[in-house]
Amino acid sequence: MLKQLESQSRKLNVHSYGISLTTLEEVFIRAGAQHSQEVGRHHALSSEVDNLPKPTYTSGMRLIASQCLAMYLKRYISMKRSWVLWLIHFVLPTIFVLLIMLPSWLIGITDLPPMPLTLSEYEAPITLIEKGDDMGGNYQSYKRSLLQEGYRVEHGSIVEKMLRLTRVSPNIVRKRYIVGASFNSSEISTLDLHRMWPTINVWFNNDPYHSPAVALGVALNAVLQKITNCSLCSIQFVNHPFPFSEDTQVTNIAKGDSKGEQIALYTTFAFVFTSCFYIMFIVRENTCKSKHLQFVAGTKIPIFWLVTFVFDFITYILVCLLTLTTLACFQEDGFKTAEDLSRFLVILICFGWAFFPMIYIAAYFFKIPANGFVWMCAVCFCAGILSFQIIKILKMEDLNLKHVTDPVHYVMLLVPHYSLASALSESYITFSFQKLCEKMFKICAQVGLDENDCLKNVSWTVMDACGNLEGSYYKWEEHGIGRNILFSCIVGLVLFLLIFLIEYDTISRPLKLLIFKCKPQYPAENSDEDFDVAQERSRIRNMTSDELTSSYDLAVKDLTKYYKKFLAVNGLSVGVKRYECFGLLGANGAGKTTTFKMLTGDVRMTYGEGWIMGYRIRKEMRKIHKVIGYCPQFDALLDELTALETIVMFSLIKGFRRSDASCLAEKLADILDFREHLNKQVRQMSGGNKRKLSAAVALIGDPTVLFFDEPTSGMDPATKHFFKNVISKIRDQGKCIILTSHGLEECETLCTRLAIMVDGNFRCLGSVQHLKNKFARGCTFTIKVKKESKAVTTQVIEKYVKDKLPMAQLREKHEDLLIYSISDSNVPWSAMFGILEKGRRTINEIEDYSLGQGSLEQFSTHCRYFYH
Ligand SMILES: Nc1ncnc2c1ncn2[C@@H]1O[C@H](COP(=O)(O)OP(=O)(O)OP(=O)(O)O)[C@@H](O)[C@H]1O
Repeated sequence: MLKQLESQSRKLNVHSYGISLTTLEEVFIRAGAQHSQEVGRHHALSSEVDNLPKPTYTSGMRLIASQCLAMYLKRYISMKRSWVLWLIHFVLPTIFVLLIMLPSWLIGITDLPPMPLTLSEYEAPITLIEKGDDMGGNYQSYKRSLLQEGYRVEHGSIVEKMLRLTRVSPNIVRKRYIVGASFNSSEISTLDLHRMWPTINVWFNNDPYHSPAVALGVALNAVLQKITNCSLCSIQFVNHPFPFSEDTQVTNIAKGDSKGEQIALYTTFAFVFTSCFYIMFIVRENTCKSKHLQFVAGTKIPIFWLVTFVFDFITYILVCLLTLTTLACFQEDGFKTAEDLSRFLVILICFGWAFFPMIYIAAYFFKIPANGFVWMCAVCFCAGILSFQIIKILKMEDLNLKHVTDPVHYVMLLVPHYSLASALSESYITFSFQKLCEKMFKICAQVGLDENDCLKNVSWTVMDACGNLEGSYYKWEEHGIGRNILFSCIVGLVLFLLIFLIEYDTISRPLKLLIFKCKPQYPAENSDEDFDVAQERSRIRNMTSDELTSSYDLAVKDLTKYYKKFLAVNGLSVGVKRYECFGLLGANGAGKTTTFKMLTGDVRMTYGEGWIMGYRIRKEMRKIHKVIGYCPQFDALLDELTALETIVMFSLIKGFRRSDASCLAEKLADILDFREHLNKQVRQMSGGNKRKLSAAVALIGDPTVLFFDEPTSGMDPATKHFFKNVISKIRDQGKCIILTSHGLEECETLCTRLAIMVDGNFRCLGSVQHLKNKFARGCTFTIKVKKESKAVTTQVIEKYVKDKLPMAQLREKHEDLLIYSISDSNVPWSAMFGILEKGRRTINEIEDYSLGQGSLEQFSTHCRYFYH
């Protein structure tokens, strides 16, 4: 057959032909009956590629509404699927409020309670008794009164015993020896009369409070019981604290010595966790590159951030309302009326406005969501609560540091958590002042004094607190929350502006330009550049930008990327047209993904220029996003969404109607063979199916230029085969495809041109056949030796090959396998087959043989171009 093909090649108009071996991949595809059915099915399905729909809206309000819906769905579904985490988030501040409120509410304490002055207030007290001459006979009564209450008594000389015990065990003395009494007599002189009177010396331990009064009370009751001869009679002594004077109350309130102050502090503490919780989703979306993919799909930056903020803010308001409702249930002063609670809500809303952009900016600095949460909690706790407490202590009048604390306080108001703690505290202080002053004015009114006269009769501190109550809550001065509200509003506004400056590259672009001007980084010279690469470069360099954009869908000129000093991509120049699939091959770390990142706007190029569909990469990335589809190397998907929801989300971003989006999802799932996984959450999908989903996302909206970064990694051979069919179909529709892959087989079948990258450089460039002719000429044949044959017999085979095909080189020799290569491409296939077939018939030891053209894979494996 081969002989005939060669002899009649002119007649058949065959220029050249090649032979390739059946690969294991093909064996795999044809192995199972099920798969063979799928082959047919997929051949039919791939025709659907032709009919992929285009978006309904490409601009205007409908597109904006569609993108808003996509952003909302993404957040809502993620929240629904991680409901346990969100439930904790919702109830956490409520739990904190319950923790502060419940104990005092259950006990019902309001003010300091009266305290009975008896020994029962102390733990296991021991009473010392020194009998002496006991002239009055009170000793027995004293002792009995103590014993009948169950207290322990000890006898002896009080002075000696106390001195000894204090030396031996001072702690026991301090805690348990509270009172004592010695019963003697002493001479008392009145006028000329000298008489001996019974005396009771009462002893007390001066460590515990109230011990003198208790000691006296015990002794007096002993005397009472003796005189009345009634062992059950007693006088009850009670310490009942005076209410605080207005002066003290004002000082205490200002010091923050109140329950309202505790509520303010605990609430701020709870809201540290609440606010930092929001960083987790943002970090995850950043790190898995889903955010980048959403932008590549065409999400407008303001819509992305607006919906993110509105969604977060609504959930935050729900948390606030739940907290306030709980607080309202306890009817605590300062937190019970509608006015109190709405003021609380205003403070929380201002806090939310300031902290959300702060959290969004912080998210840029973290790679792991949990790390972001923990770090931000620590930072907010220190910068908010701790600093508030420290400044409060430093503000105390005795320290005389007002000149330092006032400016520091102003600066710290820029920190949302500090501002929240301070606003809640100040608001409660103002409330307490109002309550106190109203009470005072009422008392004054009862004695006919108006407010001014009333204030004349109080101290400066009280006058200061009560004389300035007009518009008190929202005032700018001390104890008003005007400053806090204004500072929070400004901080929120500035931080949101900063987010937009970051997203639109407004800060980093001029900064990088300045750095480049000061320290320019150019592509490195490459002395041993391949002829084809050099030719393509000079062709691209000699074309103007207009020529480049009119000739190519994608063109790059000297595309270079430095990561600090490391040159990741070095001066790539190439142009790719419609109907072309350009392959980027290279070892790990060659710079393929970095090239993709530059082309899709994930990182900025250090040097060079590029155009996609006529738009400049450096300046018009937003426009470029409308015409490209991107399948990144690692699946940039949100784990909680199902495959269907993911496609619907990206379809809505592109401007499909919701009903069309579901149909499109099904169609793409059919084309890429993951229909049965369409309703699985991404986290439950296998690696290969995730790749298919990523590829499906890239195909949404029928983009003109498609980037596939290792799209088939993790796919099984059959799926790879179908995927290649789909890509070929897409390419033949007039799309421009850029593809990276480690599977050279794949590039051989898919790519119309390819380049092999080494250390950021193109090492060779051209069509597959061109590269094969250039680098992988000739053929390879493999001879399988029969198992029972000895080493000697391979020598017979080797001798036969040497005699008949002297140009063949033995590449590899295994126990039962000999691999030869022939670089001379002039030997006809028929001649080689003839020689090998004759050998198989004459030499008994040859079990089998195979013959095929050298593949790119063999070229790349063996030549130094690919592996350094
Ligand atoms: N953010 C970064 N900072 C510093 N160096 C980086 C960064 N990203 C990539 N690099 C380096 O740039 C080089 C090219 O990386 P790139 O990811 O483009 O390789 P690749 O060809 O895509 O590799 P692979 O086939 O493994 O995906 C590597 O040496 C890598 O370590």
